[in-house]
Amino acid sequence: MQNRITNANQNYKIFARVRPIDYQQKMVDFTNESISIRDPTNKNAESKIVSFSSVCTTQEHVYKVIEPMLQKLIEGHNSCILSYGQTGSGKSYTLFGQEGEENKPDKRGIITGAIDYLLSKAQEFEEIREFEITATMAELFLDQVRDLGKAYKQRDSGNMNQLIQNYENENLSLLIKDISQIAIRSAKELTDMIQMGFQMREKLEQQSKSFGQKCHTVITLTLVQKDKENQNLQFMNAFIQFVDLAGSERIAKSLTQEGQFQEAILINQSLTALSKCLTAISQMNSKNIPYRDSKLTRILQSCLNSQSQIALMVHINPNENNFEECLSALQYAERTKGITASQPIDDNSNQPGPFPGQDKLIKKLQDENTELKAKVDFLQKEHKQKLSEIQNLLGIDVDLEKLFARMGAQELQKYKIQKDAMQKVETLSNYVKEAEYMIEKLQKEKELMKKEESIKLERQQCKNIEQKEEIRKLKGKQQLEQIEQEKNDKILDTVKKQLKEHQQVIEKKVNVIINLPQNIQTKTQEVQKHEDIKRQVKNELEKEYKQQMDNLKAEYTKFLQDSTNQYEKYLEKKNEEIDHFIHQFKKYQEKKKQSSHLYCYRMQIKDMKVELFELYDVVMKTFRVIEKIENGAYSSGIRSFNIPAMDKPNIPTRNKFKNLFKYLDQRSLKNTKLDAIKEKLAPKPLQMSQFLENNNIKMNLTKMPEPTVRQFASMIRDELVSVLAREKELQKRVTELEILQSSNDLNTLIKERDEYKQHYLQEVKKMNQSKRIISSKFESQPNLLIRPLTQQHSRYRL
Ligand SMILES: Nc1ncnc2c1ncn2[C@@H]1O[C@H](COP(=O)(O)OP(=O)(O)OP(=O)(O)O)[C@@H](O)[C@H]1O
Repeated sequence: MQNRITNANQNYKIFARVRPIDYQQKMVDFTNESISIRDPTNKNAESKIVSFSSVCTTQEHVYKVIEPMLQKLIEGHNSCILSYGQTGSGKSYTLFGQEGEENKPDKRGIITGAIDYLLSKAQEFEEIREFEITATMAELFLDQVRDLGKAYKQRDSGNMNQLIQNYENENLSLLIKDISQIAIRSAKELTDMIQMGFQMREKLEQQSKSFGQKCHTVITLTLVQKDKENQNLQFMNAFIQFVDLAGSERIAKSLTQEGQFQEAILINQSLTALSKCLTAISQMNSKNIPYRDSKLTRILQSCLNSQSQIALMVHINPNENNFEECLSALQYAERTKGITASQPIDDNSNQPGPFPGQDKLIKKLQDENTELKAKVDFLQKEHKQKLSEIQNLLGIDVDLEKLFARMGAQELQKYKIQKDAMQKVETLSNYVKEAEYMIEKLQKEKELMKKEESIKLERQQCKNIEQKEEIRKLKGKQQLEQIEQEKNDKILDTVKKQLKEHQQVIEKKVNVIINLPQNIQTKTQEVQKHEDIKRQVKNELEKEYKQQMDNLKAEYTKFLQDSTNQYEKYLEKKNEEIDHFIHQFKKYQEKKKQSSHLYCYRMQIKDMKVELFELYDVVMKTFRVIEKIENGAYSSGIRSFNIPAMDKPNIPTRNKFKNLFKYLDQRSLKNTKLDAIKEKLAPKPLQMSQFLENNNIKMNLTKMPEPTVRQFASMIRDELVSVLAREKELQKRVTELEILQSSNDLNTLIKERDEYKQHYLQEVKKMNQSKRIISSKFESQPNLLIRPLTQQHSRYRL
């Protein structure tokens, strides 16, 4: 069976691409212009063949088929290349090629091919035209439009994290007027922009759990041309859009992954809306292109029209597990074109024949269908009514979406309330769409169940026939009919039971949809509860923290107080010590002062003594002068003066000046006796020869050998040194004696001298002994004769 694709619009072309896989598969077969597919699980299944403008096998091939679109672009026609297929079928590979292999024609993507083409044309027409190429990169995820070109534009700002944060919450307006426009002068600039955009997206995917992987990516190249020869000619402005559509797999597959249900619904909705637009375009039905059905079609609106060059690239991954996806992709391609097939794709010639009760069942199912349709109509009507109510409320009869896109800052304020109302409408319409989708889904499930039932019934019928034959052989006709009737009843019961169960499942699901707002409310209440608990815990924690802070403060204050007390006590102790020291020091100073006073007094007394002696001398001299004058000693013996006794000074007497005379006696004693003693004790220098003679030492030095003389000389010197030392000591004793004499009376002094004399004699004795020893040592020297010292020979004669 083959469906031939016919297309009224020659600007819209459908191409196919079968991804190579590394093993033999029997599911898909293709030629240059068609693909045939067969259910791998059913040996008897017929192949389905779908024709295309071309079935591309290599990257170069793909580029070749889109090159005419690039030529048209230079002529000023907008173009759009839509890369469609399930996840992993090679959509991105076709557009972007193998990463890092952009220079190889068999590996590069068609975007790189397109920019190379445009840049080469810019060079070719350099002299007559000026080419200006700019690029943008956007993505559509869960109906949110985001600018991916920002990453390249702000590549030097170094604040990727901030960029990602802003990016997550970004939602550009549908006109995308604020999107980053990147000037492209080389293919590298474009590939860099694309790579950076994907890198940013990848980072966001890693950071944000709420960020899904399935999105539509749109890369737009805008070409502005100016005629160099004729400056008055207007700019020629055209653009080409490359759309990497999100994976087209069935929603049932996405249901297995948590959180991706909503994502899958929106993607399928947008793909369905796109197919509707393409169908209208292919039928040249420009007036009824339903752009407003999804954000994707609204974004692509500028090139989704009959005049633009449009290419739909349908990708197939011929893995045998993907039969349904491949089939669905081919059906999608067919839907976007006029289908002139003689039979529908799902034509099933093996439909089972009627069975008893089948009519009833069909009637029931038809009733259910009518009921569901009525529900859908009711919801649609309600939605339309609400929309018109809102428009009535706003009092404006305009396209609300367009109005929001155009309005300025002041108008924004004015229409703020209207906008909120519009948002509510959109939310409601989303609910309605979801409900529609659920109804559609339920209907499909019902269809499926119907099919399953009919297959079961068919099998059962076959069995019945077989059994019938056997029974007919074994039993009579009546018996057989009875059994048949019973069996049929049983089957009908089973079918009824199953239908009831399915009905319950459907009701349950409908209930889930109906209870959706209530569930949301319950969830909101739970969230509110959590918030309250959080607030409570926060307050408790704050209290505890405050308490801890107060405790710490109190502890610190106590510690401070203790430290202050300790320090003050320590200071007090130190002050006491200082006071004590000052007191001691003062005492010491006092003592010192006193002792110095005593010394001063002594010195004063001594000085006064001297002055007293001098005064006494003056008085005595004066007295003698007066005597001499009276006796005429100065007037040649003539006594001419007679001084009255009362005018004459009295000579100081011993009785009257006892102390004075005591001191005078001491002084005179000192002057007379001590001089004599000193003279006697004073050592007299002795010549060596005289010494030898005195000591009767006879020796002939000239005859003595030199070493002996030296030895002798050194002995004598030693002896002399010791004698002189003793002499010094004696001298010291004499001085002491003198001092004693000045204070003691003469007898004591003499007594002491006798003692000292004895002491001296002992010393002399010792010296003579030592001399004897010396002489005995020199016995061998015939010329050296030493006579022992006698008392007469002593140096000192007392
Ligand atoms: N024609 C091809 N030749 C060689 N390798 C291919 C081809 N098509 C796809 N591939 C490889 O298959 C893998 C999946 O391809 P790709 O990423 O293009 O799929 P996709 O449809 O864009 O998937 P998704 O929807 O996840 O982006 C990639 O590793 C790619 O290199």
